[in-house]
Amino acid sequence: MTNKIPVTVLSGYLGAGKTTILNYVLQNEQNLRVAVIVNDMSEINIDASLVEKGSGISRTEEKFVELSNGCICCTLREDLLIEVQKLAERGNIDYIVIESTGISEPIPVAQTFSYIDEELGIDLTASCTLDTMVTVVDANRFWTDFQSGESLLDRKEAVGELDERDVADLLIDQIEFCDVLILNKCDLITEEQLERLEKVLRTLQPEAKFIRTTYGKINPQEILNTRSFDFNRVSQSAGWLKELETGYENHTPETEEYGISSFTYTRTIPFHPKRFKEWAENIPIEIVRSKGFIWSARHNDIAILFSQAGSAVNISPLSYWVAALPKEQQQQIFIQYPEVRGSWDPEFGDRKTQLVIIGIDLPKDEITKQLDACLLTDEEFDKEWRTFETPFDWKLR
Ligand SMILES: Nc1nc2c(ncn2[C@@H]2O[C@H](COP(=O)(O)OP(=O)(O)OP(=O)(O)O)[C@@H](O)[C@H]2O)c(=O)[nH]1
Repeated sequence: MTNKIPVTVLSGYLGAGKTTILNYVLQNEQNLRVAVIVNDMSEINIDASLVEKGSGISRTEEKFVELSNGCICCTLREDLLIEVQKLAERGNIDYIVIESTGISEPIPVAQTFSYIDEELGIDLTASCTLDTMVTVVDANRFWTDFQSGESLLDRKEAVGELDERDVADLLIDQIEFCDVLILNKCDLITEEQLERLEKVLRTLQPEAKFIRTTYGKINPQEILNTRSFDFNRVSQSAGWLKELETGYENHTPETEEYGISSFTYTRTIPFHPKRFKEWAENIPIEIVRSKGFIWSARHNDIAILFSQAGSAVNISPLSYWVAALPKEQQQQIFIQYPEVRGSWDPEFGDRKTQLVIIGIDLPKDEITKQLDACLLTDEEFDKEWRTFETPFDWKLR
């Protein structure tokens, strides 16, 4: 069996310190021949002399594709595939490091290494293995960026007019999908601020290894050849998902001294969509992150995904409730996922709201009361739900 080339991907918002870290790693890694791919729209500022002889720097252009469901997904798939393939064929390298642009989401990059691309006929899984997904967080700017309420377009950092992503969403995507999280620029905040930030990030990302750095000074072994990446595990590593799966007993008590906490709001009565949307538009400031599935009376067949990071809120249809599917399909799902049957309601099946709420000094009772006020009243419950006004502009087929 040929040895596969391990690949490290560096993600992190613009200016977080990715290039600084990369330069430091290249300077201090004596024994590996490292090739670097810079997926950057700005000028290369990697010190080329640091890249080992016999390897090199490749450069890819950011690509955006509009997916058929209308959402925009940042992908560098094609260019990246070709560049990595070229490096792999050339041989003579021990390691590949990819520096993503500050506005790219890590999942499409990781997927590049997990699938065979039929169209281009490239199979990176044969020559490379994704070794470590690193996310770099700017310890000094995190709260400013996260709470800015700005989109990439507002900051003129978007790839095009159709790129509607919020800065907070991007930060949360990067934090929730990594196996090493580097908190850089630790020199710019106090130890107490740092500890508090670390605890919040730990709640958002309970599994990754956390490393503090100043000017990217890191032991290269922490991010090269760690063999830590596993697509399924990292996809499941987000704090909200852990909370949803394992509930309250999973909580780390040490976070409570900083007032950081989380809880799951579960109800088997649907929301009135208009009242829920109003709540979402005025989300309590103590909530840092919330995500989960919503049951809306007006959209009774569809599980709705709710995802909030800072002031960025996204509410979108996800899939049919199992209860809305034909009986035959339901039976197949019960066989494949017996747990679905476990919490099956005789009348409403799997329909329910499950929302994980993570925050600082959360007024849990007050938030619960506010959400309960969005549920259908007894009188509304007896009405025709389809006649309720919908506040959402997405179209359902
Ligand atoms: N004070 C301080 N400044 C830092 C630190 N690390 C990096 N910087 C500075 O922060 C700025 C941005 O660093 P880069 O390494 O270019 O950040 P980047 O993530 O590669 O940026 P993009 O390529 O734009 O996404 C530079 O001026 C660095 O010198 C740090 O730990 N402390």
